[in-house]
Amino acid sequence: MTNDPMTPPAPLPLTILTGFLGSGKTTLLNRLLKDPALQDSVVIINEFGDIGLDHLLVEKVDEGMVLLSAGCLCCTVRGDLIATLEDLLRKRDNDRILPFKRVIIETTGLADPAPILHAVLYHPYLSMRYAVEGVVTVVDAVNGTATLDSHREAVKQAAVAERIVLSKTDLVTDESKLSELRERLHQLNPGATLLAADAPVEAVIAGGLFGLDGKIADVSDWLKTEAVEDAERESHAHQHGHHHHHGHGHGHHHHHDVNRHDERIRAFCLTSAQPIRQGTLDMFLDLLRSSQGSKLLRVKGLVALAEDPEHPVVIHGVQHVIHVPAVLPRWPSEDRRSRIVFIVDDLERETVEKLWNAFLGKPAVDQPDAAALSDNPLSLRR
Ligand SMILES: Nc1nc2c(ncn2[C@@H]2O[C@H](COP(=O)(O)OP(=O)(O)OP(=O)(O)O)[C@@H](O)[C@H]2O)c(=O)[nH]1
Repeated sequence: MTNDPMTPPAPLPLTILTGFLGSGKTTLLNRLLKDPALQDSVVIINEFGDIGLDHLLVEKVDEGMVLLSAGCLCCTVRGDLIATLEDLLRKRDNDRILPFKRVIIETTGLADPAPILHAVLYHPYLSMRYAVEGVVTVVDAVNGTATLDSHREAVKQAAVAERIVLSKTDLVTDESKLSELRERLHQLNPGATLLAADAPVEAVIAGGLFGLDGKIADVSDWLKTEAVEDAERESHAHQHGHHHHHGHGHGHHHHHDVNRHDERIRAFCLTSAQPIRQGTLDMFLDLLRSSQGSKLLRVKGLVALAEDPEHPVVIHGVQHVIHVPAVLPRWPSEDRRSRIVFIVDDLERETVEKLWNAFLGKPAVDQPDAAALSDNPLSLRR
């Protein structure tokens, strides 16, 4: 018998690409996907928040991409991830899709990698069909230290990695800060290979399977904890006969996932149908950054500029850094509204929205308009 059902085919390599919000995962992924070696890859992207933009910003948008949105892989969407991975195998086995050679999962920046790893490594079927060819974690050289100080997810992401890609070193002028960060990453994960943002594709992708060797003891503890939580979740699901689907920031009271993410972290999206003047956008972002920087975990948007509405501008903010915007050659979809997604820590939507409306000149009671903000002779911003 040639097709012995007892002998499963060789496992397919699966890469988990993680890294805190705005660290540079999508940038790295776009570069990786241009390489011929990764032509036959399926990419699973997960977005935090109801209105995602990532799928519009990843350059390879075709049937080789699956989007899991409106939740975070590590908790609410974990079942969807398992179902997606199973579905991909089924389609591949039945020749309903091209025989992809690799799966790359890009997690949200807030993802705890332990439950994702656990889901794939210990699933009775998936573990036979996929080989986790490592966790690749992107660490932002500018915000890395502050992020490790305040976000446990970021620590876990760095500690479980086979390869750590240090991004944005070009923006760091203080060499000693960089060596401190490198040393800290080494303490957190002595066995990981530290790579530069422009490292060759093979070094990033094909650097060996996931394993516990060279990792701090916490890593195996985290995975064990997941095994316990998994068992609990199973019995909970049985009792209730259904799965819970809570979005983050929407009263996340599922008792198993409490503390998975901080309740203060929320995502929201502001839109505008009317194009925005470049100067207005710059002022809005600058004022927001200078007043709320550390609370702005991520700002990501597609904006129609009044000066050139045919070419949307992609804006990226990460904590105190507003990156140089990119201009797209065309709108990625029919929707031409400006959309800015905010992921904030302990910041009210209202605060940001008021400022946005003021800059856009949207009238509201008890709120200064854009002219008042920029023309006020007493304003520092003149
Ligand atoms: N200067 C510089 N900018 C970078 C580098 N890597 C990423 N960026 C910029 O950082 C911003 C965020 O990058 P993304 O690739 O979108 O980050 P991400 O991790 O996918 O973001 P989320 O999915 O929102 O968590 C963008 O403006 C990138 O151009 C780098 O090595 N150097």
